[in-house]
Amino acid sequence: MTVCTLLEGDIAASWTAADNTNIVATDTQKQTVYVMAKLHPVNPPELFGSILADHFLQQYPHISVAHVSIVVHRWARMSVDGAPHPHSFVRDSDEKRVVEVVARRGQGLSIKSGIKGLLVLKSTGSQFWGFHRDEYTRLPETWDRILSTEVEAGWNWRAFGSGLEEVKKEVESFDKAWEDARRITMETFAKENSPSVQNTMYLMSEQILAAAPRVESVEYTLPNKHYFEIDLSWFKGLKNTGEDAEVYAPQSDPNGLIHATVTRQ
Ligand SMILES: O=c1[nH]c(=O)c2nn[nH]c2[nH]1
Repeated sequence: MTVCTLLEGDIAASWTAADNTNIVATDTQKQTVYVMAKLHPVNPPELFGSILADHFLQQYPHISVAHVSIVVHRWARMSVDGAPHPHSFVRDSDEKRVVEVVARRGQGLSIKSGIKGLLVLKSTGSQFWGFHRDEYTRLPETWDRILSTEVEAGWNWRAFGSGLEEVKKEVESFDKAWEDARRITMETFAKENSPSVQNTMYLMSEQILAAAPRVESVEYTLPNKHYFEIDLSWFKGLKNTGEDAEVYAPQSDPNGLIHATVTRQ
């Protein structure tokens, strides 16, 4: 896990008057994370983030807001000789599980969960036609294209106004929501003959809201990672465009970027 803690409170004088009296040193915050990781569960990350954020308000009366963000890195258990290895793991993807917790004194906790870096691609089952055309439009319509994106998804939980105890009561929901969101994202991406990135991300969001009653809104940010066919007709008339296209060039940039926030009615 990569943990980031940021504190707000009666500490402006350290900036404006070089008075360090109220600074909770970054090293103190770092040591706190180590101690709390030893004393408390670190999973689900929503719980660990809430324990940390709540601690900073309990420990320091002059701190009014604590921000804790957590990135969980993947370690998949290795399979060796056809069996799960007891103590060996592999980083099988750059995909991350992410959590942002904010504790505000007297207002409880807010939690946002999410996924980042889930890189997916489909070789067909994606279309884009019927969009607005004018003198600036060059993009041809397509009924069959490669679709690839690096998924950034987030879901916002209804506020935990009573604080840490309320989070603890909901603890079973966090892993389930992450598993559901990840499954829904990949299944919808794969199964839908997508008419657009926009519609596909909306269908994903609707299903996540249905699967997690305490989630109030879902956000997706999806870059359209383009793969362009390569005209090879210069080489002895070799056909590699349209329905003959097989060799494609991935485009680093620029790429389309599409964002949506879907909120429960
Ligand atoms: O799915 C898509 N949505 C868009 O808005 C877009 N713009 N260019 N290609 C696109 N594909």
